[in-house]
Amino acid sequence: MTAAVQAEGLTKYYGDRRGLEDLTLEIRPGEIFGYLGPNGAGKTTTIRLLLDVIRPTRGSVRVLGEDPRTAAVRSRVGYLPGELALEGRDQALDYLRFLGRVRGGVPGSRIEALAERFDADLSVPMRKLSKGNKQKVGLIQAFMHEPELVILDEPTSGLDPLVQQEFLALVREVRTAGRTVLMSSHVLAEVESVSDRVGIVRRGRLVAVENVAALREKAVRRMELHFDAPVPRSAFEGLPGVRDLRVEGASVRCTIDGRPDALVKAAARFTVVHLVSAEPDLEEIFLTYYSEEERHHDRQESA
Ligand SMILES: Nc1ncnc2c1ncn2[C@@H]1O[C@H](COP(=O)(O)OP(=O)(O)OP(=O)(O)O)[C@@H](O)[C@H]1O
Repeated sequence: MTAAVQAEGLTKYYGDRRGLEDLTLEIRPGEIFGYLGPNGAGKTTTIRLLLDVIRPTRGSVRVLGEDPRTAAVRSRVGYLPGELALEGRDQALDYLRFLGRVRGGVPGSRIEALAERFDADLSVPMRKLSKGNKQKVGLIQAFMHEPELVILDEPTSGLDPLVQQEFLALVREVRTAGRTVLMSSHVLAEVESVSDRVGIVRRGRLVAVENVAALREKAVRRMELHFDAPVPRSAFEGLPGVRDLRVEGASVRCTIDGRPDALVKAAARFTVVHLVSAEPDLEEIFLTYYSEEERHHDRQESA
């Protein structure tokens, strides 16, 4: 199957300023790919290269199997830029209808249905739209022609939590329909719940690509078990994946690396009256990529 995005050694320098360096990445059709990195990491540069807004210094990229310069590929892609310029006196609805016609005809009912989902007010002249409503108009135009690939640069910025949930639901529907989504963010929590994989970018370089399910399995979680009577420490010592074990009377507290299976089986020999499992802290893992890369970078600098 043709990759939704295929980048090989993709590099962009702005003069001698590094925007993106040597990005090799494949985004599979039908997946939701989260593109994560702090400010200035190179996310927007990558996205602009995919859309032929800017051209690479080196390397190549294919979008839906085509060179991004090919005009025909544009109508197959939906794009929400990070900074959306919506100006003028036209009502947002007229603007969206116009874009719909340009893109080969988008039914008005689809625009209205999206506006209703996002609770967007489209009767307002564009220049008077609030930041949140602007973002909603941006999202509607990115999704409304049902593109095969939706590229979203920081899509949730300015959206209130309810609209964010609606947006995430829409992203999942796009995946169910077999279409692909690439969304950038500087916060893991924003993309973690929907993404199949995340790419972590820092200082213009892709540091890691991780399967979110695997990341979750690797993640550290804290567990607390309470029994109906005191339990012996020996029953829980040395279990695979169990760390920081504390046994106090009828309570066991520990940290689990990966699967909690061994702990659960050991606990099953006693009567469990209460069990608390804190959500795995992916942020902790996420941050280790930054610090590892930081160390690597520092070693290179001092070499
Ligand atoms: N037009 C430009 N001219 C010069 N340097 C640029 C330009 N655009 C981006 N850069 C630089 O390229 C690097 C990557 O920027 P980019 O905007 O791609 O990062 P980002 O991850 O999208 O961050 P943000 O979330 O802040 O937009 C930064 O160091 C930035 O200063």
